[in-house]
Amino acid sequence: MGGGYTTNPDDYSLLEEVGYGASATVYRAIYLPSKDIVAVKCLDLERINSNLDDIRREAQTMSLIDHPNVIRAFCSFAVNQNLWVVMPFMAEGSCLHLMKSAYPDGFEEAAIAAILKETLKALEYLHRHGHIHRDVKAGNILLDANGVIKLGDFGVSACMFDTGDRKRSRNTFVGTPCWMAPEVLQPGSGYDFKADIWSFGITALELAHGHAPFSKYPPMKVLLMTIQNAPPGLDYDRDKRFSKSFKELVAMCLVKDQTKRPTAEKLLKHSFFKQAKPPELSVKKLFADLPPLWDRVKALRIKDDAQLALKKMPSAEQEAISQSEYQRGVSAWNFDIQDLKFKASLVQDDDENEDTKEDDVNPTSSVNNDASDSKTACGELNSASEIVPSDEVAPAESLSNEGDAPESNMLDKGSILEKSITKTDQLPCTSDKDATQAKTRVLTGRKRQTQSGPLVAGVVLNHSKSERTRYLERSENESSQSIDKIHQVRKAPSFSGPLNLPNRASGNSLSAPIKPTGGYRESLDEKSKANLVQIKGRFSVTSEDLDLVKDIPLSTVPRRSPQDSSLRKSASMGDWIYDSNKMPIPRDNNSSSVHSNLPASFLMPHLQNLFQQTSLQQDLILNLLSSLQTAEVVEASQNGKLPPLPRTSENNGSVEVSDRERLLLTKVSELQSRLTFLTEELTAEKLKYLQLQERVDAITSREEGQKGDADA
Ligand SMILES: Nc1ncnc2c1ncn2[C@@H]1O[C@H](COP(=O)(O)OP(=O)(O)OP(=O)(O)O)[C@@H](O)[C@H]1O
Repeated sequence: MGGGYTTNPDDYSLLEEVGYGASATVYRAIYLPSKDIVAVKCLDLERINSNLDDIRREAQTMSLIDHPNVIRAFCSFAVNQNLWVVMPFMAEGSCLHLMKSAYPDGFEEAAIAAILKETLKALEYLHRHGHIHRDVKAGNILLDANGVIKLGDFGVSACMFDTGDRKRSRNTFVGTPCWMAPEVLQPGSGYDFKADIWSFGITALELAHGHAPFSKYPPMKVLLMTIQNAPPGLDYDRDKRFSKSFKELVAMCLVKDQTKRPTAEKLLKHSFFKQAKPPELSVKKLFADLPPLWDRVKALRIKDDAQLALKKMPSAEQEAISQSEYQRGVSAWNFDIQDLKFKASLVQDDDENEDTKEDDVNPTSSVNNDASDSKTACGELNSASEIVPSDEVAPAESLSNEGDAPESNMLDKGSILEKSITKTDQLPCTSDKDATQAKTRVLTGRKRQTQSGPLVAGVVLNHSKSERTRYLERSENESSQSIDKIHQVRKAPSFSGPLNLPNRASGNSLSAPIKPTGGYRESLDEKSKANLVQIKGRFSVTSEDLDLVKDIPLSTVPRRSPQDSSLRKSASMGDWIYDSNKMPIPRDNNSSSVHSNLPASFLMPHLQNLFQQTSLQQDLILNLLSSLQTAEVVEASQNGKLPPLPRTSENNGSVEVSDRERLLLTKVSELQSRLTFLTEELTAEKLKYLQLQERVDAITSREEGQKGDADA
């Protein structure tokens, strides 16, 4: 396809490596027939949680794109286990690499304004054409030698108007956690192009500081912080250098309620961009005195690798991998759950406290964000809990002074405060990222063993009032103290822990609640709104969802093992991906008619039964989740429910502690497997329920039609 470039790999001579990410290495290359310099992005298909068709489609989309601020693919083709995407060479690489090489504390405001404005133009174009980029970040903002700015990397973009499987997969977890909007991180809540606006806001902070907020934390922790903490902003002393309009722009983008975020079109009219100079003036000088891109990238690679080489201890090595990946800002769209848990354990408390002051909490968030923001799509997060820095105690009383929130709301707030990640179990890191320096032209696949599993950590679950009250009483500080205690006992940093779960829930799903009148519904584009069938609790059932369910004849929804499930977990983060290959498809559209002749009265008891089962299973899952919380394990231990930690005078208890930890870890692993299994079952039940409901609706409307005909 396109652009006068052939799809014959022999026509390309790959030169230096000019970039690398989670799934790809990018080379400067010569297109031999014309001697054009191009960039060839070699995507390692084995590392991509997506099938070849999806990626091809993505590349095709890229090739259709025609905007000066969006990178266009000239062509793409498969080479062994790789997909090569040929695109214009952007001689100065990404903003991320530029910052890493020369501006570790970020750019000056004039350059930021130019970069953001061009990026926004790209987003406005993409959104207008129905695309969600889904991976807006400095690493994907590319610069050429003239200061021209283009948004690249459609690795994870989705088409909003697409009606096929890709649209369904919008409920999956792809992207890079630091930049991801809260609604994207909460399975099931649904998101749209406004997710890009959030990422755009995070990118603005990244350009201002040299790194994204929370970037030093492992993905799982970032995920929790994004969901639970106040949106980050430009509110610290170090941000005094920035103008009011820049701060305001960032605050407008980083509103948790997606419906309250402005569109790209609107943002372009913001006063911040009025005085933005053309990028040739403000951006070009950023790289005037720097060595060529490939030398910079090489230096960065060497730095990364040196970091790894320095640390020979297994745990330290893991830490280095974790840190370097995050510092490089790679995408984490192929998460390995075990790996995440492990990495979540690697951040030292000291770091945490320090970073908490800087990144985690936005002291003026309650000002920056619309008050109603706190009660919408993001798990009813609230300003009261959000504005309390996690390193300052937030006593229950102070919450109740926060204003006029009703009591129930306050209880939710309290429960949300229970938010630390514990770091107490030891799970093997299954990732084999080795940061190899091999500059192979054809990338060899580095298999990541990904484990399916629900994103239980990000789940916001329902608790009884007493439980919630208990959580309210247990301040965030207390919980972090208990974690500190664990750490005092446990010295080995390689021991990671079950992720502590936010303790709030609603009755019927593992995802955050969506207000029936707000959140997702309001943010749906017109087309999606038209498709909206109903909102049940937090479930927004669209006709597309029903399409999905339609494909599954009731009798063929088996109780299945996780392995052969046609609904597989996204390797990323616990959302369900529909695997059309495994899902039985009815031969004809009339296959449901057998069932649809059943009277509603016959179906109702079944529906009720299913509903009951679902609730029971949810309770069970809830219990399992609770038992996964290390804080509670510790508490129990202190209450004497678990055998006390043995100590000897010689080893001060360290050997026994390890044994005990292993024991607990085994238990945690078991529970997690059970949880995964139960979650699958639950989803199967939900699908059945939806299918039945659809049929009831069909019967009802047919009956009504018949009645109408009879009346007529
Ligand atoms: N056309 C290009 N010209 C020059 N450099 C490029 C080009 N495209 C990408 N790069 C460089 O390569 C890096 C990695 O590319 P890209 O982001 O597409 O890969 P990825 O594996 O999808 O990365 P990520 O993990 O960030 O999503 C970019 O950050 C950028 O520095």
